[in-house]
Amino acid sequence: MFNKVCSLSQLKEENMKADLEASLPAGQEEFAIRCRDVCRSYGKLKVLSNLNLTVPQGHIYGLLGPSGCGKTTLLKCIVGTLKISRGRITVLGKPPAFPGHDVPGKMVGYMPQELALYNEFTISDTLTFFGRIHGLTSKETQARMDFLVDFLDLPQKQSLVRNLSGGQRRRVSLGAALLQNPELLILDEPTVGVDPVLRAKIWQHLVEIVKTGKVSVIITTHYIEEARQANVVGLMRNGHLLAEGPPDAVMKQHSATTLEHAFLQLCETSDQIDSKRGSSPQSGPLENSQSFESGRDESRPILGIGPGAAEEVPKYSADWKVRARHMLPKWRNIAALMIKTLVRMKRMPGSLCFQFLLPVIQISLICLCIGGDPKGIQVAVVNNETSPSAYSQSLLSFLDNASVHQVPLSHTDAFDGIYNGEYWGVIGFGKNFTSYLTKRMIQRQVSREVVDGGSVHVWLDLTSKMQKPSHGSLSFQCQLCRTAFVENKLGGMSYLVALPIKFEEPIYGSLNTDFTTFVTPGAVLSITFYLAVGLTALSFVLERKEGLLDRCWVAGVSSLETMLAHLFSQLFVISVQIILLLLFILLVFKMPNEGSLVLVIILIVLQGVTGISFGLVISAAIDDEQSANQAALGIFYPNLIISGIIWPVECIPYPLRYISLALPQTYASEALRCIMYRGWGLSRMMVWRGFAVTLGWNTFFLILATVILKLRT
Ligand SMILES: Nc1ncnc2c1ncn2[C@@H]1O[C@H](COP(=O)(O)OP(=O)(O)OP(=O)(O)O)[C@@H](O)[C@H]1O
Repeated sequence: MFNKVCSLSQLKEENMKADLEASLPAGQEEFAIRCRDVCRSYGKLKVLSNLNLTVPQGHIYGLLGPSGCGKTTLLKCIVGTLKISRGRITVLGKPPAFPGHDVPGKMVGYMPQELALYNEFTISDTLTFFGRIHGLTSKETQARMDFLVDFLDLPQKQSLVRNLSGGQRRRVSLGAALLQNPELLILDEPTVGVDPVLRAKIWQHLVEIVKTGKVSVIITTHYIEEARQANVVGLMRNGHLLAEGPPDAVMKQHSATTLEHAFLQLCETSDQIDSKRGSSPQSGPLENSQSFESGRDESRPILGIGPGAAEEVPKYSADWKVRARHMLPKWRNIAALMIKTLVRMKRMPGSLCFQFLLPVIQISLICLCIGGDPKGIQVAVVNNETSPSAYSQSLLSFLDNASVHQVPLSHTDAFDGIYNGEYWGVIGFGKNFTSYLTKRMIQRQVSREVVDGGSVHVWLDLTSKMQKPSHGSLSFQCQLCRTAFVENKLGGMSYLVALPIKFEEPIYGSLNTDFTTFVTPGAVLSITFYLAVGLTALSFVLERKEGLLDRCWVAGVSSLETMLAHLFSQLFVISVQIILLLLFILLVFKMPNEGSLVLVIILIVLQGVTGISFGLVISAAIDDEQSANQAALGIFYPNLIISGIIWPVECIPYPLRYISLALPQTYASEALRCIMYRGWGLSRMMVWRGFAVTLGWNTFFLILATVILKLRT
């Protein structure tokens, strides 16, 4: 039975081959696309398995198959956005992405399954953008645009893509693929959501354009019957072709009246043979050895229209000049991408304002809310001395009463208050405080009772964040230290020693230097860095998800050009952010800047560029925006803390300190502090080290992003 099915299949194959050869125009030996033994997997999932497919020049090839059989994957391999694991693909004579070949480029028009359109663009912007990339003059673009708007029945050219219906967007996407009159059209389900009249019109147009013999089309569709208008159909299932031939021949072979029936029969036969082979002890898995058709090698389609298996593998070569030109970025593409970004920014003024103002808001909040002196701290005072001339009264009057609000209370109320969380501390004086303190000052040796009675007693709620003085901030405890004398104990005896410390004019900084001054340079760098990381990662991940990166790539835009264009347009945003940041920190918050403003600006810009490069790494490695956000957020806090931005690196325990020194912002923050507060220049190691580390990270991130992108295609 199995042999019978196979020999029948063989006979039909031969008949169909004769039919196809008869259908080909005389002298038709050119092929637009040729795939030989193509394999492609996603991880362990084998999607394409020894697939052979041939699209003759000047033909429409309808690629049909159930959902998930690998059609889109195959088209992506053909245009070169996905690398094949094995086999060979030639498109218009050379492998995709071969140096000097215009595939990807203007020779191919690609309409991906996703809409892959910029929502903020108008129809006109969309077609102009692709026209620029393909090097069309504005007159040519305009002429094609007028034709396409009319032909595809598109709304007004100035309509925004985001306001179009699903079907209208799909037609705009098709228009973008048809724009430059490419030699090869690769259309992934262009007729989904399109009404039958327009669908017929699109097919009619495809039939028209292939008549010249110069244009070839490969099209996938779920409407199997519409593919009867194709010159050749390929029926695909489980990653390989079940049949390939003219639609009539395929139907004739299976005595079917429709393509759909023919396809169903093919699937049934395939399943039958699969189960036979599965039950046969000699048979292996279908993917690995032979296909169901007459036990032949799977690499042979039912109807081969290309050369046989013995064909020679052509050698392709390009000289070094062509290779070098291929590697070099094209300014035309970079300019087109930059104009695209600027148009999008213009169309999203809210988002642009957010990008400009967010750093200023962040740094203002840091300057206003961090490092200031505490105000209105409630402290209970239990003073058992009643005389107005008592020392306790004088001491209490020395406290900064703007910061500490003294609440005179009885001993019981004060302690109840502190237990109830109403007061941050209790200051207590004994009833003989003045006399005991006098004794301690004039007598060389005093009893423990005198020491105790002549001391200020302080009970603190040490859960308070103000327990430790920090970088000159006037905490409650610090005030007490300033007011009190220093007590020394020597040989069991207590002495009161007043330490005569005089703070001279500092070498660098001022006596009023506070915590905010310490934090600000690092904060400026980290704000610039993280905004750049977030915006870059998000914009690239979204563009990739929406198929925009792939579409631009097929239009001939390289990854390097995409990265450079983003870098240049983001530099504009960073420049405005930095101008606003510096205006605020220098003029509004009066941070000192003793050094060169140019160096300050360059260092901040370079940190922004490092952020962009790191964003590129994230977007190259991660596919969805949620994971990209998590990655950006995940590194934000640890990096902020161990870069010595909030607290000096010298306080970090040793193993972590080594990590800290290797981070992009540790030396850079130090360098910025040295420039701004010490007035140092590039001749100082602490300054050039910050620049060198930043440049090093820049280079590393850019190379890493490029490598990841290369590995992932
Ligand atoms: N990026 C990816 N990672 C992992 N698996 C993928 C990826 N893209 C596609 N696949 C899987 O590969 C198989 C083929 O997908 P493909 O999109 O090529 O099918 P298709 O024939 O175009 O389907 P449809 O007609 O529904 O668009 C599917 O099982 C799909 O789940």
